[in-house]
Amino acid sequence: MPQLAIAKDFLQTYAALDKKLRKGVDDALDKFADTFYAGGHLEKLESACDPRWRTLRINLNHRGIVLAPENGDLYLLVTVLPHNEAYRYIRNRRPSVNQVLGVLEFRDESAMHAVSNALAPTVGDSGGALFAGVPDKHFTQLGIDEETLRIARLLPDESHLDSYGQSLPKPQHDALTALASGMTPDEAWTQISRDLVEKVEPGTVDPDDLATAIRRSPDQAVFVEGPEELRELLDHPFDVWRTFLHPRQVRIARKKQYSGPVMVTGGAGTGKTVTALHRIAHLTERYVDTGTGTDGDSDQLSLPLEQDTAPKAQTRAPEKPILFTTFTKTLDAALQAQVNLLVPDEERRRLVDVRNIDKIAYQVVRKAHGKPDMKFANALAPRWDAHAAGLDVSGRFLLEEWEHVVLAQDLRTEREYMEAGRRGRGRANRLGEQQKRQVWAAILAATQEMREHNQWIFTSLAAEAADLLERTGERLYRHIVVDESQDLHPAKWRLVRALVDEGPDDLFIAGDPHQRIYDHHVSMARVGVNVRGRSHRLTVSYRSTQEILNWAVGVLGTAPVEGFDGVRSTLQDYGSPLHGRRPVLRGHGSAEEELDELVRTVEGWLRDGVEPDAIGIAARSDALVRKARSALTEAGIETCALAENSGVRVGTMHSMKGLEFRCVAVVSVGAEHLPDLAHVTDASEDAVAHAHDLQRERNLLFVACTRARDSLHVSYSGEPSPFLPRASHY
Ligand SMILES: Nc1ncnc2c1ncn2[C@@H]1O[C@H](COP(=O)(O)OP(=O)(O)OP(=O)(O)O)[C@@H](O)[C@H]1O
Repeated sequence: MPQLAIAKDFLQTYAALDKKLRKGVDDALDKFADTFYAGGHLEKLESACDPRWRTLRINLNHRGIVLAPENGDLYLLVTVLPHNEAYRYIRNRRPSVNQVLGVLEFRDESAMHAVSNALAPTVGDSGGALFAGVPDKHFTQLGIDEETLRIARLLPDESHLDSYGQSLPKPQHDALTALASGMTPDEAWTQISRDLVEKVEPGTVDPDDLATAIRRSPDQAVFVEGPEELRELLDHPFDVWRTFLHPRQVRIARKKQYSGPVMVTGGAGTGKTVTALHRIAHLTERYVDTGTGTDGDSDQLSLPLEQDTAPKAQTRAPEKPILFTTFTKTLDAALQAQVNLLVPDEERRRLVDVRNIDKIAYQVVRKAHGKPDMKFANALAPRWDAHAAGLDVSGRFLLEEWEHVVLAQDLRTEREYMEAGRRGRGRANRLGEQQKRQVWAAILAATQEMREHNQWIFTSLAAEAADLLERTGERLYRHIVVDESQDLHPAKWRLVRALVDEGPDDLFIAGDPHQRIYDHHVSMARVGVNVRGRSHRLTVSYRSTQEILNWAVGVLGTAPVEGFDGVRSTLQDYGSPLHGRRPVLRGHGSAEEELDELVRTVEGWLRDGVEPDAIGIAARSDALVRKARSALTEAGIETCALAENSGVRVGTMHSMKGLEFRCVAVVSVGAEHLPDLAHVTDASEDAVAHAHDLQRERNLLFVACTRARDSLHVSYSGEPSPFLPRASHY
């Protein structure tokens, strides 16, 4: 029975077509679907360089390109092109199966021919020097075929190899790049084979078996179950992440079972959230009745926190739901929307509960103690001042000591408190023994008072919820997937741990220490989460261009970054296949001039057709956000908060976390505002805390800048922030 597959390029070219043309493609595909098994409506051309190429007539001017092996067992929709380009494409482009990796590859034969012709005359001078002395067998071992080898032998240097990247089959170009960088053949093999979704036995690759090659190339082409699934994909052509994953993402997300918690790290935009979403989809598949009968275990799924809305699943449902959680409530809606897109099947979707961790804590505590009275630190400080009276510290100091030492380390006794470490707690490190005892007593008294009034901050709420669950042994979820984990306070980690039984597939955690914007360094071991042997790192950014990444990584500085569990985290290999304009950095004489420039920049983006809600503006503080917003509003540009989409979206750098925009302007990045010294411990008080705080401010700027897909504009007035590279003034 023939199979239908779709190439990533097809979906991307389809997304770029205008509405009328898309409709033409839809009609042509419908007709094709009617005669799918007979391969009707496809045209075979003599001029094609491979006998398997076919074209599909869309209209007078456009053709779909289809790969259809002679035995009729597969149709791969490759791309859509204007008539002439389509014919040029199939005249020059040859599909093949990489002989050692077994993955799908395409080569541009005419471009390769041109490269050979251009290089051949230079051989004999310095030509051919790049791989001089490398025996042919090393190339063969790495899947480099004769045609590519002929070119490799002509290459004078690495820059020539780089510039021919588009012409050579990609897996072979990767292998040559690895060899050219000085790797031994074994090292190069480790590099190019590390992402294979399927291990290939040497000598077993069938060069004609495109179907198997597609299975091994999930980032390039995937099978669709039939016309309905194809329709589903075409309805969301911009969401390529739903279908095409990097092989490493596939391996992580679709692994049958993990024996315990698993951690996925990676720089901004490397697809951690996408991988987490696919893990969720994968987990739900386990419990769905595929129509072949259930195993009789059809407990109804009930969300334990909202009994009244318990959905009625007709599946082999887990006895408890799957939780997808983060620390920010603003992300709930976006994550739920992504789950809805990825898991269109309602029965499977009902197994998933998207809920931020504070909300869960609230519901657990409410069940035990009645409606919690939530307080922010600002509101509590005056009451805590009373407890600090006579202690030579402020109420705010006590509150911070409570949150960042007592709750963070789960300290229960005076003795534990006296012995606790206080890294980064500045002044607290210098408290004398007697003073510490007094501080402990004051914290106890203040927290006792808060308990009596059922008053909580979100951190103490999480700690209480974790305690309650530990005490009863009740576990509310079957599996938990955590995103943006780098900013979870240890008390919230303890809550996560207490929500699910330890065991296979209990926790799937995604995070990036380079985006840590709150001061929560967590010892995973102390919160009972052991990911040893189960951590993975993603390195390909699918969001920002390489130009934006290069710039943004620069603002992080050079200080080593502490990863989870104190292990140093690195951005090695972090990069993007996307290229575009370099970020713009502008300095101005005054804040007014800067805002005028912001207005002009945003007007330019809008004129270029960028949707208003695909533009994000960020600043360090609420006050600066208000200024930027009113400048835009005065200029007649509709604006809204980051969580909305009724105009250009404006917010603080903190709230940019997890979001994504086509164009981003980060404003007021002057020395006056960044670092925000109100949030930086004085170096004379605690040098370590000072360095941490500065790094956190750098991370904030990094987070804001890496929200940009295509364009990034950074500006300041007066002196530039010390985190910025040198600016071009005007
Ligand atoms: N395999 C893929 N193919 C194409 N696009 C992808 C792929 N994986 C992720 N993306 C896209 O890349 C962008 C970033 O993905 P995602 O939000 O998952 O990254 P992240 O690592 O969680 O980022 P951050 O840490 O900055 O929040 C999104 O637009 C997503 O749709």
